[in-house]
Amino acid sequence: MTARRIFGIETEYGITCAPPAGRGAAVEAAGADAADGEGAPRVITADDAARYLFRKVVQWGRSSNVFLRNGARLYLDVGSHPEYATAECDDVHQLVVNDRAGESILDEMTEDANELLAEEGVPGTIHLFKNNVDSFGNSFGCHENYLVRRRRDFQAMGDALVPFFITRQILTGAGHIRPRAAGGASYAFSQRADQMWDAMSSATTRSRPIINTRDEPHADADLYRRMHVIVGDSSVAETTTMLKVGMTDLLLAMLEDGVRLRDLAMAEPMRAIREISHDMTATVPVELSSGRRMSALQMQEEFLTRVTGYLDSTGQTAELTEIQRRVLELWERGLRALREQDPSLVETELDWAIKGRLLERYRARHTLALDDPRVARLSLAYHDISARWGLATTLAARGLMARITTDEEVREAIVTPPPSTRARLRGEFVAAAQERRRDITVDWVHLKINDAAQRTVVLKDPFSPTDERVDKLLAALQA
Ligand SMILES: Nc1ncnc2c1ncn2[C@@H]1O[C@H](COP(=O)(O)OP(=O)(O)OP(=O)(O)O)[C@@H](O)[C@H]1O
Ligand SMILES: [Mg+2]
Repeated sequence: MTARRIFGIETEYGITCAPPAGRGAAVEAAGADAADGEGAPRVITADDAARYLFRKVVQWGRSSNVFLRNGARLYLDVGSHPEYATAECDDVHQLVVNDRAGESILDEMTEDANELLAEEGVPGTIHLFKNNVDSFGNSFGCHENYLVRRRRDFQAMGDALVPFFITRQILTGAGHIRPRAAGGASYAFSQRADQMWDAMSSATTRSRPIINTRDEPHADADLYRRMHVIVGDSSVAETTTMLKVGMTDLLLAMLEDGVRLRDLAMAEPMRAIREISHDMTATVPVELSSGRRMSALQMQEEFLTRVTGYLDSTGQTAELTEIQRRVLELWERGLRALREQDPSLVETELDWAIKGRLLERYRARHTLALDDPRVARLSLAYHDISARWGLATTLAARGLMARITTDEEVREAIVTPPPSTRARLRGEFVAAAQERRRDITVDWVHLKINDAAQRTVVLKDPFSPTDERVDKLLAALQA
């Protein structure tokens, strides 16, 4: 096993209210082509839909920014994209389970909101999408958080990560139907690539960097930093999330050990990220700072070789966890699928391939162009989180989308925090406060009782699931 690490995933969801049945799901978000015709009933705006979605949350939490008893944060930011940030996990499998628990929570909220709409006679159905771009061209994100040990050369570590993140999309991209300027459309690896503008920056929205360098570790700042990665596509398939986080974790282990990858720096990163997304062969070379030219495929092969070489030479290979082995195996196989131009090697595991196959079959059956609105709707349905309308449940049931979690694990994670991290303390505190109807304030590091005494505990160690001070706080809450 490599050194223990804290992980968290934040997902912003797309939201829309589709007109009543018969007009196809989620037409608004599917694009102008499919938008309302004359005489169609008016549907509520995304802002209003988000308010319906959060009505119950605001009732019990008195805010649209709350922490849940499973340790996660649920909130509505500006721009009306509901966001779910998983609790701190210390294992990739656990993280995938917690990410899925977030989807289930939001799906249940959507069902409740749709009941409210029906009760109030508002026509339409709210849909939530785990994707990264809506029909108006707005982009929203899926951020990955990795705890790293603080080193003086954080910047150098970031520099080494940039070419990795720029090329990682050939494995972990969600697949994207991209309109072409000359008309028609082509299939690209990533939804997010066209929206990124900076390699590194401390602002997330204005300049949209690959890595956010704002120094906010949510932990002891003398020891740690939080690597806040903005660049990734939201993942639908559990195996894609697993690979996305797992490969990054292994590379970080190597970088934290002082290994550098200066020779792989790119001459023009922001140009490369787009070119690589648009090249489904993954073989078109991009220019490196050294003057050398390498394709995304070659670069990812190089990253994989260096990571496995590092694990071997430090004696860590034999100690890898089962999930880490799966990550390395899928990383290798994903690259082989590209090298041999044979997506069937990963067609149940990597989003771009699962979705690509789905769209191809549908187009062949109905003789449709890639830019046909019906294809856009199917593509969108891939990202619909609804167990009822979304395609993921059906695809998984038919063996067309792999899973690594069980329904039981996910159900458990809706109400229970990860047991091995700080999240456990937060979860217990929130649960106790809810049961006793006590007023508290919580964030990633603070637990506070809002009474005359204003007792507060600061949790600077995200690895620690136990704390005597919290035991006392819980006792005070229950007194
Ligand atoms: N010390 C830590 N190291 C790594 N990840 C952490 C740490 N503490 C918390 N996290 C994770 O980081 C994520 C923080 O989510 P949050 O949405 O609050 O992000 P933020 O970047 O602080 O704020 P915002 O989204 O409002 O800009 C969560 O998924 C959480 O589990
Ligand atoms: Mg966030």
